[in-house]
Amino acid sequence: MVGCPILVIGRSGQLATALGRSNSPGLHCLGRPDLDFDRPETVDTAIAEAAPGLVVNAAAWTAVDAAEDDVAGAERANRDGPAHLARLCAARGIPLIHVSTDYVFDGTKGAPYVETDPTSPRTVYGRSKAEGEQAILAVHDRAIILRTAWVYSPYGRNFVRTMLNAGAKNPVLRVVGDQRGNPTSADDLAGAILSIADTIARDGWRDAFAGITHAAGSGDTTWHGLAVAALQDAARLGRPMPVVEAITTADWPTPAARPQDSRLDCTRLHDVFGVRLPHWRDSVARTVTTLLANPAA
Ligand SMILES: NC(=O)C1=CN([C@@H]2O[C@H](COP(=O)(O)OP(=O)(O)OC[C@H]3O[C@@H](n4cnc5c(N)ncnc54)[C@H](OP(=O)(O)O)[C@@H]3O)[C@@H](O)[C@H]2O)C=CC1
Ligand SMILES: Cc1cn([C@H]2C[C@H](O)[C@@H](COP(=O)(O)OP(=O)(O)O[C@H]3O[C@@H](C)C(=O)[C@@H](O)[C@H]3O)O2)c(=O)[nH]c1=O
Repeated sequence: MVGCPILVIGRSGQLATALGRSNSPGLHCLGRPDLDFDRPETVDTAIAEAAPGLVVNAAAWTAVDAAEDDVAGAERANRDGPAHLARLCAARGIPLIHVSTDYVFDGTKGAPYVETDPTSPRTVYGRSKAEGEQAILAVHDRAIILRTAWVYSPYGRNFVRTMLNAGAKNPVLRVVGDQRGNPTSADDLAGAILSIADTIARDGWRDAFAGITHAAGSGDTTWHGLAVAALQDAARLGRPMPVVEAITTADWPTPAARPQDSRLDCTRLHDVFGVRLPHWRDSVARTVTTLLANPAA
């Protein structure tokens, strides 16, 4: 496996972009149309041609509300495509790192979720991701599933960018303050994935790696807390600071019901892989600095 390329799937996305920008040697990033879970034959061709030593699947249907209206599309991207990929990887003995979400939980536990807690998704997106996890684990015994949460970055569409754009245009923003989770920098998650890849390349595969591991930013907050933090960082860099009103979930109706409290306990990530992600507050500051320096990234 040492010296073999790492195939990253989902090239245009936040996480794959972060991985690609790490300049790690041996990374090969593919996305649509070359590798499209809606066309399984493209997955066969990509695996055959890339001959990777490790695959990282960072592709997914991530439009949470839109998934409610296209169940089949979400299932293809989040369950059937990843399952097909896992079967191909299993047949060739290629370890697979797949990324999943805190939205597999309903958010009613009242404490951080551990990997063994039962899933109970409230949305089509969450259900398709939970079924994807199980479909992968059923066919591949060298699959690492990293459940992350609330991903933001200087690349692509995400909540932090949305808040900075909204704050530049509006004197008052309204943001839900009763949903809690772990904001996660795509750059930090990419670093964790590359560290895991290094461990596998250096020491070989260990059975303890397999299965689900939670991998989110340290610390937690609400969407309101995240918005205020990002906007305060922007204000320090010269942007106007809007008023950010904390509202309830009922005040911001959405087609898909988000979990109330989907905090993830990431102890296993440290115990098994020796990795801990930085605190969300520090990483938001870094991301806002990059975003304001290069708003089109
Ligand atoms: N964003 C978040 O807040 C969170 C994300 N996650 C998980 O982290 C992972 C990475 O997310 P993130 O980087 O934010 O995702 P993005 O939404 O930024 O990117 C998704 C990528 O998946 C690709 N894609 C979508 N559908 C298909 C398909 N049918 N076949 C092939 N590629 C497809 C997109 O391609 P195209 O550009 O062509 O549409 C895009 O490259 C995902 O597994 C996601 O579920 C987990 C928790 C939070
Ligand atoms: C834009 C906006 C959103 N909100 C609310 C709506 C929602 O409850 C919450 C988050 O909004 P978003 O729709 O941006 O985020 P959402 O799409 O729910 O984010 C999720 O994406 C998927 C892919 C995941 O896997 C999750 O971990 C999570 O990151 O904030 C406001 O209150 N005010 C606003 O101005």
